[in-house]
Amino acid sequence: MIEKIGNFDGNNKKIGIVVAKFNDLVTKKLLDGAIQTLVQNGVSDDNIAVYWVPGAFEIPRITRKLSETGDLDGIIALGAVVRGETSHYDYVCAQVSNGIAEVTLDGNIPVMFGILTTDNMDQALNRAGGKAGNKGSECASGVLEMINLEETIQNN
Ligand SMILES: Nc1c(NC[C@H](O)[C@H](O)[C@H](O)CO)[nH]c(=O)[nH]c1=O
Ligand SMILES: CC(=O)[C@@H](O)COP(=O)(O)O
Repeated sequence: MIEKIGNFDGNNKKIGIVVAKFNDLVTKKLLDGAIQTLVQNGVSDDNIAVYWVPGAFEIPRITRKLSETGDLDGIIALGAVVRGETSHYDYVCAQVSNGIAEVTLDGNIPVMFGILTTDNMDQALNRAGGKAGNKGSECASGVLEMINLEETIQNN
């Protein structure tokens, strides 16, 4: 049996981060967590490109454009969608999840889903460096693991 254990080597990897400005009290913390983890795993600061979009709904469009450039090894999508009074939350969440899923499946590079979808701001903050961890950091580890796994598959 051949088992490939997770490889988080970030050397010479180019990572794009698409992050929503909406709820930036949360998304800035997600971004900080992602960048810190990427750098801790060997990604050069010069190889991290950050793209801010108005809200989570706009993330898939920019993510697809970045994926198509061929300049990146992976993308991290970061956002915080917090339920309000209306059904708008449901439409934003659906667009973002479906859109990112399309890009990561149809494109040539992995895209990590770092979108918090919460009922309130406390839940979001808890997942952006609070007691429930940092989704941005998780996605940073994940994108490096996916890049290296795909390289291994490609080379075997
Ligand atoms: N309510 C939240 C939004 N709403 C804005 C949309 O994402 C979008 O920018 C707007 O509908 C214009 O197309 N965005 C979030 O990221 N988080 C929210 O909680
Ligand atoms: C996720 C949203 O779009 C939501 O925060 C908007 O709030 P509301 O439904 O009260 O307009």
